[in-house]
Amino acid sequence: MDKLIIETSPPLSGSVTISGAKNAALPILMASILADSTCYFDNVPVLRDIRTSLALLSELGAKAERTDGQSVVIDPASINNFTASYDLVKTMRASILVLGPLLAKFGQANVSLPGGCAIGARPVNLHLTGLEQMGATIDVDAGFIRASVNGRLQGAHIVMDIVSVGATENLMMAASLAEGETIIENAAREPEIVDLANCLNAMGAKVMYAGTDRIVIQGVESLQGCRYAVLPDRIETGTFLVAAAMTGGHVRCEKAAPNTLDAVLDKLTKAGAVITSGEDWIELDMRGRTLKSVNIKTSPHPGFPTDMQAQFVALNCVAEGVGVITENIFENRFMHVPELQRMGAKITLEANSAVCEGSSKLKGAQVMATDLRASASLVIAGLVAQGQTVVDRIYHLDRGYEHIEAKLNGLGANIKRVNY
Ligand SMILES: CC(=O)N[C@H]1[C@@H](OP(=O)(O)OP(=O)(O)OC[C@H]2O[C@@H](n3ccc(=O)[nH]c3=O)[C@H](O)[C@@H]2O)O[C@H](CO)[C@@H](O)[C@@H]1O
Ligand SMILES: C=C(OP(=O)(O)O)C(=O)O
Repeated sequence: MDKLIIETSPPLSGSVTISGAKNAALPILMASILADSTCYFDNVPVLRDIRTSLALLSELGAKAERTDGQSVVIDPASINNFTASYDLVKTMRASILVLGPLLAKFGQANVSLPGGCAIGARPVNLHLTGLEQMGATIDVDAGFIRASVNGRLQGAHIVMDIVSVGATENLMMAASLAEGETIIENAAREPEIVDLANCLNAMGAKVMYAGTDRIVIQGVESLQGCRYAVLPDRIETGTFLVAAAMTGGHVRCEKAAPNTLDAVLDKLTKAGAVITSGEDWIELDMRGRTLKSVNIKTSPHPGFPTDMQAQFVALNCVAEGVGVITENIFENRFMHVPELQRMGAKITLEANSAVCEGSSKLKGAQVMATDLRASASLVIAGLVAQGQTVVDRIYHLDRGYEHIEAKLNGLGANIKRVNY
């Protein structure tokens, strides 16, 4: 198992290239199941979750491989197995995203039920009821979702109880090959939803108004392969910007998508940073400025993203003043708090809020990564802690950050990966 050894960092400085978004790439890779011919995807980050997705598509019978660097090719023509096994699903919840495409294209799908995970129970009821409304028969039996449909799925008017990114994606993909029109009300509006819709449309789908809470999809009879480049990762971008702010540095993120980060940039500005941006870059300057605590409430896009919550808890620990961060999406997403406390952070948990006293002098310690973004918060806390921080169980981090230590070291940090 790998761990990261992090020394106290000077103010981060320089530029870093942002990778493609994990959360856009995952549904886009699964969308290839819907096509009749080969799909070519670019800007696909090199991550453990992407390797898992390629393994899953291969298990289904597709030819799925990374060609070079950031590109992936998937030929779905040979898909002949409709079962996503527990072994793969248990390592990546986004495996549930094969359900809609398999059902729409082949009329059947067996997907291992993703269990809960560190951040919450994360049920998939909305995925299932939406597909049932489109005519699918679904049984959940012995840990598997067994879904089938006689003929094609039928367009439906679906009103989602809760805003769900994954359910919106699954239903959007299924509806693309359904007969007739599907309307998804109370749809998620995340940039990754828009990216998936753009990719589906490049395959020949008719998805309209993605990015609003009412998506309309006119089903088509078939979809073709396409070439599509994945959106830049807004969470990776935000994580580097927070690290720059905490170290009092000056960092430029290249190949970023500033228009996907409004809520995060707003909080960084309130924290005292100077932000400038162009079409595909963002620069943060914190030199000589005082870092101030911010209050945050997570909510679906365009609100503040839950995937940036842990990083801002770390920021508030060392900023001036008291900051309250409220998590509204997942019921157990404060696993980083006890680890940050081990580093000396003064945080109190009150219901679903983390109250950070601020101005903590963090001290390096051995800490444990518990989930993806919790891991990121520990790494950036390690940059400003006095002495050495050792972050264990970083396989969580490798699920979602491409070469994080190399990228941070390129900005002046001193992080080593060791294997033991
Ligand atoms: C691969 C991917 O894109 N992951 C992102 C996606 O996860 P994911 O798509 O799993 O998250 P959802 O948007 O579905 O979850 C939002 C909330 O809805 C609940 N829910 C969801 C589905 C359902 O059928 N029933 C139900 O109750 C969840 O438990 C959660 O409380 O969006 C989350 C919220 O922005 C992000 O944190 C994840 O990084
Ligand atoms: C929670 C996340 O991912 P996943 O939905 O894949 O667990 C994340 O990206 O922060």
